[in-house]
Amino acid sequence: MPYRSVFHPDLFAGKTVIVTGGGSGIGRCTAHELAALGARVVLLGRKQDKLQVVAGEILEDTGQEALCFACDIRDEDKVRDAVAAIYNAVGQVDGLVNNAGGQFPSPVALISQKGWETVIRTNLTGGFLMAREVFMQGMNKSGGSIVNIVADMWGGMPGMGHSGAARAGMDNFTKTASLEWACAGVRVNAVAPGWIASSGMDTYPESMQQTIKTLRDAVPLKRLGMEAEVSSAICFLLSEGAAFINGDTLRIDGGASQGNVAMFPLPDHANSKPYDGFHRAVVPAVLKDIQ
Ligand SMILES: CCCCCCC/C=C/C(=O)SCCNC(=O)CCNC(=O)[C@H](O)C(C)(C)COP(=O)(O)OP(=O)(O)OC[C@H]1O[C@@H](n2cnc3c(N)ncnc32)[C@H](O)[C@@H]1OP(=O)(O)O
Ligand SMILES: NC(=O)C1=CN([C@@H]2O[C@H](COP(=O)(O)OP(=O)(O)OC[C@H]3O[C@@H](n4cnc5c(N)ncnc54)[C@H](OP(=O)(O)O)[C@@H]3O)[C@@H](O)[C@H]2O)C=CC1
Repeated sequence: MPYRSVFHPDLFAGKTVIVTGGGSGIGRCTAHELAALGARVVLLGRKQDKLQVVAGEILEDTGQEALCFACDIRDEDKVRDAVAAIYNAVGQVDGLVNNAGGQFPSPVALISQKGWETVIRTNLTGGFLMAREVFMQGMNKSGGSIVNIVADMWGGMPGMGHSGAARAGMDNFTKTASLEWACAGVRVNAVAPGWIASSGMDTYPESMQQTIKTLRDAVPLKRLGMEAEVSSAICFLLSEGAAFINGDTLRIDGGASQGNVAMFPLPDHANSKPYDGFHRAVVPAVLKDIQ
């Protein structure tokens, strides 16, 4: 299905953007939107066949030829070689979407060292390696924009100890890189998705799917996010429209991280006056508890 975008169709004309994890989910959606906006897209992931399928869809939908590079972002040598091959093929890289990642939900007490390191290397080290190589092999001279995908779990999240630690690290890396690379004309920002109904989420076990349904009800907008709602934010941050945004992290979570929705139930506007009952009942009770 062709991807509709809120942006002007020439937004990325003449630009080349690498999307890691471009073979599925949010990465695939972002690659489609970038191509629809005129970008030459480079898809990177571990499985060439998955990437080729997405490249075929992009060609059909937009007429743009996407390039595919198989690479495990946890392997320093492979990342260096893949980025060199990309620069060889395209000459200049204007954007990097550091999207590849994932985890297996597990209580921290049950995570093996190998499992911990797998998730840290996937979600932190891999993003660092990609950003460093793209910067050092050319973006340091041409300028550009990098968007890292982190995750909206700043208050901690049971089952996500390894991944949350990696994303917090990537968030801080975003800020340091934005400071160090600004003088080279490279902006570095991040997006922090909340719960997004992506194809990647479908891989989680049934027990986790039940948890996700419960979490969905705690989102102020009362739904999961959509892949396209993340890709549009990524496109904005990559674009000249965000030319003065650097080192920031944009939350895309339907408001889930604003305040403590578990402690402060949301007012029911349909059935009562705004905040009726909330200020009178909930706030005094909480204040009494903390006095
Ligand atoms: C308010 C909103 C909050 C927002 C919260 C954010 C929620 C985030 C959601 C998402 O990210 S959604 C979708 C992302 N996609 C995935 O997570 C894909 C599924 N996951 C994976 O494919 C893997 O977990 C991986 C880490 C991304 C890649 O693993 P890889 O294929 O390289 O690992 P393996 O070789 O299979 O395993 C290596 C090592 O890791 C441990 N391990 C892996 N899987 C499990 C598991 N299911 N249970 C326990 N341990 C696991 C294990 O030590 C493996 O070693 P061996 O056992 O093979 O020796
Ligand atoms: N969906 C959600 O609710 C949220 C997702 N996120 C994050 O957003 C990103 C996209 O997630 P989503 O689209 O949902 O999930 P997907 O699982 O569909 O996408 C993850 C992609 O990363 C690639 N990948 C994983 N490990 C590596 C590796 N070592 N080297 C190269 N590529 C790799 C995978 O491809 P392959 O296996 O072929 O290599 C896959 O295409 C991930 O980082 C995810 O953790 C963050 C917050 C919430």
